[in-house]
Amino acid sequence: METPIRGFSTINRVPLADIPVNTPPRFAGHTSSFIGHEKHISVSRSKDVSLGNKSMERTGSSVELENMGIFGFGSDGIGECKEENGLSNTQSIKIGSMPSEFSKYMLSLNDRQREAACCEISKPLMIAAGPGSGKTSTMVGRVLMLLHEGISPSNILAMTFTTAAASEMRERIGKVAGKAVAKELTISTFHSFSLQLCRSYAEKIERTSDFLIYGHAQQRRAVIEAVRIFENGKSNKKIDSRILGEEANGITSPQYFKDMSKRWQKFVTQAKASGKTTAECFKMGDEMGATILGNYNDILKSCNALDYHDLISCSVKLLTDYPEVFRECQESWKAIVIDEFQDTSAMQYSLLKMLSSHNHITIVGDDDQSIFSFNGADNSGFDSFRKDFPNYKEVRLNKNYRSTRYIVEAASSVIQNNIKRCRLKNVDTDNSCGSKVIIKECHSEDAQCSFIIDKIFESATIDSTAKCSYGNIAILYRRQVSGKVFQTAFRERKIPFNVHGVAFYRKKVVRAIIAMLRTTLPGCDDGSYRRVFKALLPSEKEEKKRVIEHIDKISTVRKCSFISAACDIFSAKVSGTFKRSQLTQGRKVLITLEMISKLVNREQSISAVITSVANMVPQKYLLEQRAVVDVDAGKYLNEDNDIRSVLQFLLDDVSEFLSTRCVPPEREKDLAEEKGCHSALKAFVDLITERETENFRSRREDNKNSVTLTTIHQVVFYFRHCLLILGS
Ligand SMILES: Nc1ncnc2c1ncn2[C@@H]1O[C@H](COP(=O)(O)OP(=O)(O)OP(=O)(O)O)[C@@H](O)[C@H]1O
Repeated sequence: METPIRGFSTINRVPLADIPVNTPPRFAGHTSSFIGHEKHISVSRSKDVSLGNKSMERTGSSVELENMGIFGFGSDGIGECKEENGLSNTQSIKIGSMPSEFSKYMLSLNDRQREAACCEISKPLMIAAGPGSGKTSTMVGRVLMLLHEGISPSNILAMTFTTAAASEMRERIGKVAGKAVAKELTISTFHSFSLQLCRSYAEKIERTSDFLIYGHAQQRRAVIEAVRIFENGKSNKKIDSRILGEEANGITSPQYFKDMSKRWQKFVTQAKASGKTTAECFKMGDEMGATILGNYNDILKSCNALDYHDLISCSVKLLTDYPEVFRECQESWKAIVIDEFQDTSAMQYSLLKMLSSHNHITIVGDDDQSIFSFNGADNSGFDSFRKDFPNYKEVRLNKNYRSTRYIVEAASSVIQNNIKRCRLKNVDTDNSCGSKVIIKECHSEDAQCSFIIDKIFESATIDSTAKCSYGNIAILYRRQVSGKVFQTAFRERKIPFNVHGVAFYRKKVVRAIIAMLRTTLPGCDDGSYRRVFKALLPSEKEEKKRVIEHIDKISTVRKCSFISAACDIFSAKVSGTFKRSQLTQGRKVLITLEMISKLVNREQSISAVITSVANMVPQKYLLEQRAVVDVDAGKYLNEDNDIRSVLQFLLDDVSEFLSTRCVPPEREKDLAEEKGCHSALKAFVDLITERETENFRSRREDNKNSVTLTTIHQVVFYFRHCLLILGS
């Protein structure tokens, strides 16, 4: 007889052993007004998860967890006398001497949170905590304590993993300490901190300060090239069939290099994340690995580029090899607070260790929440911290304020199976039970989509009595691109939805392509031309801005459109401020626009037009996209910044558009005779514009009754009654 796990209402059960240990339990979202409202979570997985009943052997009730006796006192946290109000004597004195806003904040924390926040600032502090247990709240308290102890806000460095987390922290600190103080703090992601350091000392790492950052696609190309150089070098010698095996036959085919590059990209990523050098690879007898890694590094150097791992490793190098850089950092950052410590890679940890040699370090993390394990992160970071900062204090936060009891218990049951856990944690909550969690295995994307749509209709019906609506449902997926399937299905089933985050049609690249297409249509607005110039001018951002501002100025003075002002300026009809090179660049943009217009006049297929236009977007503009560091199993979460994926999605839209397009009978003859694809293109651009508006309408109050589609990584600020989480 099967015994269900508490908190799970199982439709098709997934063996717990089959759930990856790092399955993220980070379904979050928080404002205090929402505490405890979470009702229902479904986790849907694709077919690679097999069925079974092994999961039923385990139970994870809170009573059992409590009996495990894990309590959150640090190495020196036990034994201090508590007063009636829960404060220790030292805490009372410290809090009593704080400004009233600070002390009010400290008193709003629970005992453990306050114990952590108020701990001696000279002590390295480890705050181990689960989701929704108030980590951010505690970290805010810790920063207040640092400020109170006299550390200037400009000398405090807080590291977070996402820019969203950085702004949330700044905002929360600002509410207590004031906006001006919060503004002075450096709250940064690891990568933007390292980027700044590397740019400041670029010559020391053999780059110029305007070096490029290679994302996934560029990295892949560099790896292909590194493999090709390796093979070329070898082709002069005898081919080593032991290494190449049967691949030796098709050695020159592009497919061969593509396949090889996938494998080697993983190798290069892992080697870089762990700080492995070519010399170390050689030493371990991996000659091929060493050569490819060496080739890859040389390619990046010759292209004046760094990848995301380089940013961290070069920062470590700067601090290690250049005492003046180290000194400057020590003077600048007198206290360091690190959020999501569980996600730090070995390299990032080395960086932290160097930055924190003054011991003023606070790490906050959850060993059960490692969602960046691919990034070289592992739990040993906590152990390394204990070893490297021996007089550390550890505080464990174990009360979940956010989720219902069923969710807390279900999550704990799953997490218990994580053999890599540092220490067992006894998570508890005072919140109500809520609804049970459902796990459903789906065998295809379509089945997954249908299941979710049924669930949405079901919960919207059930909950309508409880005044619940589409607005309380969120669908989370790993990669933005997965959201498109739902957008199509929801549109068909008339389910209102909104896309949270940088939605596809709002991507800079997509907007640039659409703007380029729009310039061929009558009545194109100045905004589209402005966007086209931004995308096509090859100069640096600041210079582009100046050029565009100048065109705007001329267009205002002459009371003409942006494009006519641009034509006059670049054909030198307006005497002007531009250098010859700028005039040439501007003329090139105008020539490109003319080419696009000719293409639309002669080409009948809008797919062909879009493909050509997408390929006109300069590589440099694509690289200008915001840095993305979230990689998952070797894939970048927003890899659709890669022009090929963007193009693929637009072409899918074209197919869908053509298959559903209705042409009034009276227009059919005209369209058949039309040269080029003006009409179809116009209808397509209108459709895309409408979709973009539709996706973002939830930002307006009157449209909050719609299902939210978003990635797991963007969900932090969101909270819904019903979460449907896709495993695939
Ligand atoms: N001591 C407390 N008393 C009441 N509510 C609290 C307390 N601490 C935190 N909360 C509430 O719990 C929720 C989660 O807090 P917070 O965002 O600080 O947690 P977190 O651990 O950082 O979350 P995450 O899992 O996203 O990392 C917030 O709504 C917060 O107001």
